[in-house]
Amino acid sequence: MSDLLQQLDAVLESRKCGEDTDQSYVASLHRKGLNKILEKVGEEATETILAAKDAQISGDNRDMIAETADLWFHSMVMLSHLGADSQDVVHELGRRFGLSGLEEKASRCKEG
Ligand SMILES: N=c1c2ncn([C@@H]3O[C@H](COP(=O)(O)OP(=O)(O)OP(=O)(O)O)[C@@H](O)[C@H]3O)c2ncn1[C@@H]1O[C@H](COP(=O)(O)O)[C@@H](O)[C@H]1O
Repeated sequence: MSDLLQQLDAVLESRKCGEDTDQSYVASLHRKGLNKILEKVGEEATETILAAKDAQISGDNRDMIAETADLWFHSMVMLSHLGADSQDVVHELGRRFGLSGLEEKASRCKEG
């Protein structure tokens, strides 16, 4: 899983320079800039929510999975555009692994 994300990170990074924007969707997003990328992230987040609500009713998860893939993909383009990548997110999830969300929230309150 992490291998696939790393391979995709490398492709997204390579699309930042020199790729033909007519041939590459990712190059066209990088070229259009952060606002366009964020617009797509927002759109895909909304579509994921709607698909999850539909899945709850129909019991069919396929659209929800496809929309979540779109959301992850566009989030990865956002990370790449700003010089981060999926491994930074995997690292952060690893740091949190095994730490209860409630414990983590409590430790934040103490720090603050
Ligand atoms: N995983 C993806 C991926 N997921 C979704 N998409 C594209 O995301 C686009 C936006 O989805 P939408 O549902 O919003 O479709 P749309 O209405 O046509 O989009 P807009 O015109 O509104 O921007 C579609 O064109 C999808 O094809 C992706 N495009 C590329 N990748 C990966 O990125 C790699 C590099 O892609 P290119 O840069 O295009 O070569 C590919 O090899 C894939 O591995």
